[in-house]
Amino acid sequence: MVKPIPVLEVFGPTIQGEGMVIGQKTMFVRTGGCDYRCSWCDSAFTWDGTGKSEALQPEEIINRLDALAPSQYKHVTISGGNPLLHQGIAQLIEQLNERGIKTAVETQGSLWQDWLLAVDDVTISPKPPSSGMKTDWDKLDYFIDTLEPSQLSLKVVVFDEIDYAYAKDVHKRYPTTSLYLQVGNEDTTTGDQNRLLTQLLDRYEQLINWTMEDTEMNYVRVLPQLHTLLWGNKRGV
Ligand SMILES: C[S@@+](CC[C@H](N)C(=O)[O-])C[C@H]1O[C@@H](n2cnc3c(N)ncnc32)[C@H](O)[C@@H]1O
Ligand SMILES: Nc1nc2[nH]cc(C(=O)O)c2c(=O)[nH]1
Ligand code: SF4
Ligand SMILES: [Mg+2]
Repeated sequence: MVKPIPVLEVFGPTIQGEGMVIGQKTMFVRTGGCDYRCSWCDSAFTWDGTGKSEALQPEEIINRLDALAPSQYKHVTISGGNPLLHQGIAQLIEQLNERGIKTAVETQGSLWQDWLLAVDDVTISPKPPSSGMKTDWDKLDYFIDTLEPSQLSLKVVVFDEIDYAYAKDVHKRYPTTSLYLQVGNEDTTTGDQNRLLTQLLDRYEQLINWTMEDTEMNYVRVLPQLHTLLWGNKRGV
């Protein structure tokens, strides 16, 4: 028995809607708790007390994945909250690896655990000024120095020009690490999918325009949250 992992949701199969493996067919495990409090967090239910977590062993999580998608998955994404709060994820990664299932983790790069070394796709998403959070650059340096370049990418969510300037600082500091710019979703509660879609596509075009004109951003990728374009603010997709 390992220290149980607080789990908010297990869902899929769906497509990875963001970043380095966008479009990948994957399952999601969303853990509870976060050491950050981003003003615009689209998953605040993982840390603001509105979502109830279940304390699960790695085997129980795998049983849930198998029940949801028997023989239908080869890739599992662990997100949160910040999954790096939980030591027990080491065994979950190990057991998935033993079954030949690839793994991905989404984190902000504020807390380290050695189990990250065994994860195939690590997305580190340092937080821009609009989030209200402060980046610990020394911690981030450690992530970039310790992980293999092939298993790692940076993803910066951009809401405004100040965030864009922050993304440029990130690129200057880590010029050889893959960088993804991601459109920020300003309305994480609306059910008006058409209005949200129009707003997000406008923002996407704006972010593309800023990047295309910029001589210091010549090796970056600009992406929307594909799942939000498709399904709006719906949970579990
Ligand atoms: C909910 S977070 C969980 C993982 C980890 N705590 C992190 O922030 O990287 C997953 C991803 O969603 C992004 N995200 C959260 N709220 C968002 C929003 N309103 N618009 C766009 N991306 C958002 C985060 O920046 C992160 O890249
Ligand atoms: N389809 C889909 N792709 C995602 N990529 C990152 C997500 C997350 O919330 O971490 C997410 C999510 O919740 N759904
Ligand atoms: S770090 Fe991630 S989960 Fe935590 S508050 Fe920020 S966006 Fe939400
Ligand atoms: Mg999300």
